[in-house]
Parts: sequence; structure tokens; C-alpha cells
Amino acid sequence: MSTAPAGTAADAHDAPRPAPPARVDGLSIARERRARRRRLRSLPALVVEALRLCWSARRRDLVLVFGVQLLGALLLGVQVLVGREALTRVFSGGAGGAGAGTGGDLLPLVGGPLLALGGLSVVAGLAGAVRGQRMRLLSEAVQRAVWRRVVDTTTTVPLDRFDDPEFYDRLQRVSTNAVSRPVGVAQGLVSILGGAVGAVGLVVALWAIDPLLLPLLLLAGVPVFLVSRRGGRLEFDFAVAQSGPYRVRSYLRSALTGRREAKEVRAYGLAAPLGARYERLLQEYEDALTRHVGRRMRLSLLSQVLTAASVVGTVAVLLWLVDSGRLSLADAGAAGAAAPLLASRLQSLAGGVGTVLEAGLFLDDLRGFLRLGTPAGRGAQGPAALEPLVELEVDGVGYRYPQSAGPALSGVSLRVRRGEVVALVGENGSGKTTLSKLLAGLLPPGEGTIRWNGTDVAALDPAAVREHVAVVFQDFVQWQFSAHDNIAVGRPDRPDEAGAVPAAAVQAGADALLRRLPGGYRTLLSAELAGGVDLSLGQWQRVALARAFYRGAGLVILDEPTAALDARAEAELFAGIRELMSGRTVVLVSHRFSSVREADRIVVLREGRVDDTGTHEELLARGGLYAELYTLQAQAYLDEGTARAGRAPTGRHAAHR
Ligand SMILES: Nc1ncnc2c1ncn2[C@@H]1O[C@H](COP(=O)(O)OP(=O)(O)OP(=O)(O)O)[C@@H](O)[C@H]1O
Repeated sequence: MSTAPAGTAADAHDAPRPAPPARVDGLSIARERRARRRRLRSLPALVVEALRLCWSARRRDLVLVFGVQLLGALLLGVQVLVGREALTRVFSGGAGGAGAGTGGDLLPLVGGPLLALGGLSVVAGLAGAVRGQRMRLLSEAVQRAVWRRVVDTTTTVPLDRFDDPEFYDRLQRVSTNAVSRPVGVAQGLVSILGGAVGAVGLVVALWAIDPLLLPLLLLAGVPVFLVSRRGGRLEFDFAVAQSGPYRVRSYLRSALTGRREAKEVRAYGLAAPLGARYERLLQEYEDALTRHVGRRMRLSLLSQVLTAASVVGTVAVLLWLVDSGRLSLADAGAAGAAAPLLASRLQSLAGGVGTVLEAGLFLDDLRGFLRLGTPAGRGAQGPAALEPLVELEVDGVGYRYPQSAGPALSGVSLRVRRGEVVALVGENGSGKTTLSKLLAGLLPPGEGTIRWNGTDVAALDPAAVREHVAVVFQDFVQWQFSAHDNIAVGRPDRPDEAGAVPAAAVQAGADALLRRLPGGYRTLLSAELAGGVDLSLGQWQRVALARAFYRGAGLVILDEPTAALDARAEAELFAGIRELMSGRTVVLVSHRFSSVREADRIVVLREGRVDDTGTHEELLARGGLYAELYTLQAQAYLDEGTARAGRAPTGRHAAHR
């Protein structure tokens, strides 16, 4: 059982399928627009949360960054006033001061302010450099902290999230965008602080020169602010629109470069069509990016024009003030120097606000994503430890996958008691794997109840249930670890007792083959790693079985555990299954009727429902679906046997001739 990710090889030549109905839950991107107003309201809380994250990640650098920014901003106003002092000395000297204007007199007159200006600009430059470098360290530490939380979420969300494309879209946005946003908030706040304090300093300095200058310069900041806010929105909208296509491109890229796909890419000649499809998607992305960049450039242009207009307007007002005798030339010079500074401070202020607003959109996204992994998202938190299984009752259980039109299971009821071997059989797609996942506590039933020793598992901590369960999935993971670790991951918290891993391998019939590997149990099981080797599928299956034995759980669920095993290995496994699993409860999914006939009970599934239940003999006697499928399989062997028997005399005859 598997779901095909968007853009699989199978649909490489097909027209895109219609989008499935959107899942109505917190992930729905369709709600984004409505959520915007709410986000703006929650912005202060998001900002506080982001700062808290920065604080816990690297508080010294956070304080330093804000401190030096404040210092640099305060120095601005002082620089303007010192400049004005220098100009006043020049003009007052030039206007008739004794000896002024003659060679060598001007420098001593303005030397002091000039030196002060030089010193101030060195300190301001230094503050900027310290801020930039410390911000880098802060940024790394915060990203690491956010990543830890993202991984906590991806490893604890309910399994059915992985059947939901919107989860992947959000994960993609969070991974590529939101992770850097908390520190973006700090950066934005630093800009706001620098902009605001610098602007206040300059406003005070300009006020001291002439209060009339202020309204004009302050008004100039408003459009710049609006422009930067719009920029933030554009960025978020672009990220939302691109998350789905990005994942399709990533999938195609990995299909074109991956080891698993390499065989089929060649065997089916898929390199060209998949490559073309990848190129087309890249082209679409580039077109969208070009349009997006164009919009952002037009916005930047607008912002620059507005800034320039404010500078030109200020200079015009200054000239008018000088003309009308209200300002001295020195004041006008100082104000002229201050005007672009103020404009840049206001721009930094507006830019900072824009950054925080933009980060707010992504942070809200991040917060929603992280919540998926919180206890509330995981289900009830019952006792951390459970009694070993005595009885598992499945009562009227139904389940529907997020994207499916119909249920995969409905009205399923069965009982599994300690020590029993219960087999699940049925045709492809009848719901065996889905039921196994529900029994293993990996999926919550959509309807009905599963009771563990009489307690509804919905009221239990899923992790506590899983402690007692070992599963071998049909599509088990081939970990790129050593052979030893491939088995030991079955119970990662189990102390590494000598002999426990080989003992599990012996039970699964994997010990001899693993000992024969170049480095024995230390051999890396991956041809992609230096010194590593790959195993055959059947050998891998034995390793996966050993993993389940090593787990030592009371309930063992085996989903097609022998599909790739050779006839001898399969016969040995099932001959010894009762002994191997003594005291344990086994749920066995299999299409091989030879392996299920010994089960205590066989549950026959048909289209997600229990069609029949009984022992092999009872089911055969009833002549239902089980009997039909069993006879078909047995007949195939009989036919083969007959055919061989029919061919044999010819062969012998031929040999005699
Ligand atoms: N992740 C999924 N998303 C949507 N539908 C799914 C998903 N997995 C399975 N299904 C659907 O649920 C139904 C039951 O699938 P399930 O894998 O449980 O069947 P199965 O009996 O184990 O089949 P098989 O014998 O082929 O392994 C099928 O119709 C399948 O298409």
C-alpha cells in the first residue's frame, strides 16, 4: 500500500488530476485570507514569542545587538548637532569673525567639532559591524532551536498527517521560510529601534533648528511604511502559492537523481519525459518569480521615489526658510545633512515594521505547524505506562484516509486475546494494512472503539500503547545504518546487552547471513555509503523481522512478513512461529494461505468490512471468499504441479531417445 506523491512517474504523461476536496482543519490554506486579520491581532504575542526564542537561544548576543543599535542611533542626533556647530563656526567666522577666512585660521576653529565627528562616525561604524556579526551568531542559534521544535513536531504528529498534502505544503514553508523568521523579528525590531531612536534624535536636533521642518519629514515616512507592509504581504503570498509546486519539483529532482528510481528511469526511458516535466515546472516557477520580483521592484522604486521626494521637498523648504530669513545658512546646512539621515531612519523604521509584519505571517504559520505536534494534537495523554496486553477489542471501527472519497474500513469488530495468532486476509485494498496500523496505535479510528484491556485507546497515551507493540511493515525501512543498528533500532532505549541483537537475528533467520558480511554486524547496509553493502529484499525482510523480535513487545503485527522470503525461510518461520512468539500475541497479514492456515483465527476482510471469521477449516467449510481465494491459490500450485508432471515424461522420454 502506498500513496503516490504528486507528480509521480505514473502521471508523467497524464493531464493533472482534479484537486481533491480540501481538508477542513487548521491546515487549510483556503483560510489564509480570513486568518490575516487574526494574525495582525496576534502579532504582539508572536513578536514576544519570537523574542523569547531568541533570548533562550543566545541572550548575550540579543542584548548586544539591541545595545549597539541603540548606541548607533543615539549618535546620529549628536552627529547632526556637532556638524551644525562646525558650520556655525565656519559661517560666523566667515561673516566677520576676527581673522576668519584667512589662511590657516579655519582649521583650528572647526578642528574640535571635526575630530568629534570623526570619532562619532568610527564608533557608529563599529557599532554597525558588531551588530552585523553578532546577528549572524544569533541567527544560527535561533534557527537551530526552531529546527529542534520542527523535528519534534514532524516526529510526533499523528501518522495521518503524512497522508495530507497540506501538511507537506506547510512543512515546506516552515522549513524554507519560517525557521529564519524568529530571528527576522529580532532584526526587524533592531531596525525599528535604530530607526525610531535615530529619528527621535534627529527630530530633537531638527526641532532645535526649526520646528517647521518636522511635519514635512515625518509625513514622508508614511507612504514608505505602507509600501514596506505591502512588500511583506507579497512575500508571504508568493511563499504560500509556491509551496505545492516546490514539492513537486523536489520530488522530480530526487526521482531523477535517486538510487531507488534509477532502475525504472532507465528501464522505462523516463529520463526525457520526467526531465521535460521538471524543466516545465522550473520555467513556471521562474515566470512566477519574475512577476513577483517585478512587483517587488516596482514597490522598491516607489519607496525610493517617495524617499527622494521627501529629501527634495526638505531642501526646497530649507531654501525657502533661508530665503525668508528664518534660518541661518549654518542651520540650513545642518538640517540639509539631517534630512536624508532622517529619511533613512524612517525608512529603516518602516522596513523594520515591514519585516516584523512579514515575519508575523510566517510565524503564525510556524506556530500553527508546531501545534500539530503538541499533546492536544496527539490525542489524550493517559498513563505513561500500560499493563501488557490481555485482550484487544475492536468494536465497530471505521477509518477514512484524509484524501479518500470512501472509507478504507467500516464497522470492523474483532477480538485478539493474549497468546493468539490472528490472521488478516483479503484481496488487495481490502483494508488489512489500515487495520494493522489502527491496532498498532499508529492511526486513531475515525469511528468505533479499540479497547486495550478494556480501556479505550483514545484515552491512552499513544506512546504507551506503542511500547507494547512491534510492527513489521510491508514497506519497512531499510535504514542506512550498520546491520547491528538496523536491528537495535527496534528498541532504541534498550541497553546494548551483548548477544541481544544476534539472538534476535537468529530468531529471524538473519544471523548467518549477517555474519557473512565483510564487517559482520558492523557492516553498513547501504551501497550508497563507503564500505557499505546492500542486501536482497528477502534478506532485508529477515533483518526487519529481527528488529521486531529485538523489540520484545507483547503484540507483534506482521504485515506481509514473508512476501520476499524464499520457500524454505517462510516454512521455517511459520513452523516455528508459535515457539518464537510464545506468550506473545500475533496479528499476521498475509496473502499466502499456507502461512495463515495455522492461525487460531482468520479474519477475512472484503472492501473494508469483516466478511467472515473462523479457523481455516471452518472458513473452508463455509465456502465463502476465503475458500474461493484459498482454492485459487492451491489450484495454481496444483496446476503447476500437474503441468510439471505432464512435462516430465516428455523430458524423460526425450532423454531416453
Ligand atoms: N495513505 C492513503 N491515503 C488514501 N487512501 C489510502 C491510503 N492507504 C490506503 N488507502 C486506501 O485504503 C484502502 C485500504 O488499503 P490497505 O492498504 O489497508 O489495503 P490492504 O488490504 O493492506 O491491501 P494490500 O493487500 O494491497 O496490501 C485502499 O482502497 C487504499 O486505496
